[in-house]
Amino acid sequence: MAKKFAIGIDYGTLSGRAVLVDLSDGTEVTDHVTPYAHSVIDEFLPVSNRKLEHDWALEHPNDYLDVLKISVPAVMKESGVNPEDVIGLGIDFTANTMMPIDTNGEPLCFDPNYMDNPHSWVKLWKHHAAQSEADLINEIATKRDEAFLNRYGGKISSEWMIPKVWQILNEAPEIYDYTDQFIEATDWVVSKMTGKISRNSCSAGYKSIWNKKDGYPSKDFFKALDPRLEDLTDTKLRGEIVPLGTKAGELTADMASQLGLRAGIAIAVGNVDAHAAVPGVGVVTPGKLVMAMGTSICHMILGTEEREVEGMCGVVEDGIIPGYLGYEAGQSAVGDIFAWYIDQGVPAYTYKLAEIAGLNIHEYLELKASEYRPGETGLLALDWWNGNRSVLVDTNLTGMIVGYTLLTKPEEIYRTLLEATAFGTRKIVDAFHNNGIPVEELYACGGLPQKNKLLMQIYADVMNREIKIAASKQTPALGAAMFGAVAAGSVNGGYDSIVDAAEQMARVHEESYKPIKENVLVYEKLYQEYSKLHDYFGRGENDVMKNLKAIKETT
Ligand SMILES: Nc1ncnc2c1ncn2[C@@H]1O[C@H](COP(=O)(O)OP(=O)(O)O)[C@@H](O)[C@H]1O
Ligand SMILES: O=C(CO)[C@@H](O)[C@@H](O)COP(=O)(O)O
Repeated sequence: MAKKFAIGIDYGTLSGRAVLVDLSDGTEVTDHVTPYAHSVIDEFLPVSNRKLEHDWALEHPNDYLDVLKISVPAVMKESGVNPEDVIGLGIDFTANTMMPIDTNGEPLCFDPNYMDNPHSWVKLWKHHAAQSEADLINEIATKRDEAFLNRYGGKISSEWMIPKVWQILNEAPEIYDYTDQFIEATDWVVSKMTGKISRNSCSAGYKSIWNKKDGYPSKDFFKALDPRLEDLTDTKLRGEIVPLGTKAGELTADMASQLGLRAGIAIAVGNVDAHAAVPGVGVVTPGKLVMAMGTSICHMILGTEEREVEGMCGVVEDGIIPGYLGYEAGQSAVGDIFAWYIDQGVPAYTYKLAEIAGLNIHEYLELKASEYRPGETGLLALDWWNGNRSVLVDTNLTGMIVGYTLLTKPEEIYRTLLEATAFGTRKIVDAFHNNGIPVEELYACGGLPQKNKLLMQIYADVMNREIKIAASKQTPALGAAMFGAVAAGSVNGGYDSIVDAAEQMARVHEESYKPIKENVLVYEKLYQEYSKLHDYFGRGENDVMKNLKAIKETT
């Protein structure tokens, strides 16, 4: 029998990547990246140049369709694989990345009547302008002693569906009224391929407060938030919620001709990027924490019992691998902090030196920063450039570096920022490990582990644990392809479960990062200092960050 293939598409913050995967062993035959033409829309609306307010982050739905129309034909062409042998397709997406759609399933921002209103656009995961709604949700849920709060580490994040929907209702009731459904971008793109809407349990569980046993929070709760929201889950969030690996439908003839694939192939229900990476790295059992490291970091681990862990993003039954409770925590900015520094903070002379050395600026700073021993910079930072997602769950916290002198060098600052993100991850690892979710092994995937060896060594030293690195450079896309193969099923040359698919298709590198004893000792001391600063600025003893933000917003 001819080899069979599946396509996985990973929708990141700035681009979408399609990967064509050989289902016999997980070989990534070809891949192709399509950058989003409109990137992240955080200053002006593309159609009208209307200025956006602080903390907004939008995207353009057409950019997602372009990924299908450009990257899928590209991987097919480059590989020379016969479309007859591609049996399934799965996608994963940033989340909660959501949009309002009309009765035809079209985003409201495509409608000339609404496109000038920022609320008609896709709200990206890092849209943080619904913080006041999130604060109220938390206050009301706490007062009512809502059981669901425990499953979300005690707090609902402003990055999620319900605060974003409520913000739309508060600020643009006409958009809310006209919206037929609010939908995750991952489910919308799948609906464009199959012609019908399927909501996936992973996004619903982690981002829309949905639970396999209890469903959504009660109507009473929504009424207590705002009487206009009472029927939200039966109306604008309506529809069956189906588990990962389910076949959402079949590729329509129209889309098949645009994508260069066979009509009728299985399309898996949507997934979240970080969660797809877990089987992609071969993790299908508890004890192994997977870090999807890129713009942000998502930390995922499986468990057999429901535990409450401070600040976790959520625990969802079957949310990652069927049969287990999937736990998620995260840091809202990691690569984004390094990007900020090289864009805004690195002096011209350092760029010149990098050019002379024939290195890009990250490579040059990594090389120079590697010359320092842990602690030698005398600097320490709090990694809150985009707020704190775990364990404090507070987007109003901001970044900080302490210890500057007149001798501080750019590479020292770079190293300090790498270290700060490692300390942020340590907080999360400790929170799981000390609350009944043992973290025995660490696995890393995403763009960063392949890009920065110093970063990975620092993480191994700070965590005092070995870190295994995914062999795939496109782990979420590989995981998405696995789910595509599961949607197709073994009768069509795919797999009957994600565990079977992961066993055959996932790999890690033989080399790993192991902690270096003398580094571990120094980092332990630095971590104690980090923890003091973390609690002082993050737990209410000194609210200077929030006060500065409040002053800024009123001036
Ligand atoms: N050599 C490097 N060292 C550290 N960070 C890097 C390096 N090169 C790029 N980055 C950061 O990696 C991030 C992109 O990560 P990637 O995994 O490719 O994308 P995404 O998170 O969107 O899926 C950017 O924030 C960028 O600043
Ligand atoms: O929040 C989640 C997943 O729960 C991510 O989609 C979000 O952090 C964005 O991830 P990336 O850093 O773009 O890979």
